[in-house]
Amino acid sequence: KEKVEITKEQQALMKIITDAYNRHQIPQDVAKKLLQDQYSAEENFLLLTEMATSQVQVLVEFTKNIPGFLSLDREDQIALLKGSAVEAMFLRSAQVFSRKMPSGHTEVLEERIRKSGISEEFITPMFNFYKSIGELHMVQEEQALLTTVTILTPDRPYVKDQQAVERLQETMLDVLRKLCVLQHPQEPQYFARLLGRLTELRTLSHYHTEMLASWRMNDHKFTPLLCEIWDV
Ligand SMILES: COc1ccc(-c2nc3ccccc3n2[C@H](C(=O)Nc2c(C)cccc2C)C2CCCCC2)c(OC)c1
Repeated sequence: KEKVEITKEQQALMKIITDAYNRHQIPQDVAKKLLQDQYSAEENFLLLTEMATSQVQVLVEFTKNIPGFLSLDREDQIALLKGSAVEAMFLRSAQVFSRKMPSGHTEVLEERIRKSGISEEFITPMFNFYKSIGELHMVQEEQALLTTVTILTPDRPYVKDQQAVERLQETMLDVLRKLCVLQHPQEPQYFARLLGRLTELRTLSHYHTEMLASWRMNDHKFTPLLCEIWDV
């Protein structure tokens, strides 16, 4: 049985990533807001665009703490951010949805999201993804590393030096693999399951433009930053 051991450097890397991930959380907690009041489709859309806009700003700050990210070609840094922003948003939403909440709160939150204004056809794939993330019971280090692995996807559009991104991603994948073995010794397939969620995440993210266009209201307004990131 191969002895899995996280090296000192990998330990340090994990701490940097996890601290940055926890530091760069969205200021106001949208789940609390949603549990307090029922909002109209218009108010929910505005809340969504505000959350997504601040999430992109948070993502930029977070990537500055990924060792090696700032050494990448500057245009490649932008391509990675643009290519991963929607996936990072759904990953963050899944983690917010899967958080331990007082009994009954998750059901209220789910109901509020179902009635938020999003069109029916996207609700099932979205909650299937949220629940499949929840079932993994990821520790915060795994959540932080999974987001980092998502950002460091070499085959995003317009990335020029894919090898440089691949090298960074492999470094993160090696730490994540070891962490999964150590955190979930009973489940040798855990790491593979975790990576399988990234495929589900990419599929879900393909819908996001339609999700927004079909939001039950007229005249969808976006911030300039979202127009850049969301191709709307
Ligand atoms: C593109 O279509 C989407 C994307 C995300 C959600 C979403 N799933 C959530 C799960 C838990 C909590 C809130 C959740 N959100 C929204 C949210 O803000 N996500 C969020 C963002 C955007 C950034 C950072 C962090 C988060 C959580 C609420 C926005 C206001 C209406 C209700 C959904 C969504 O729900 C219909 C549709």
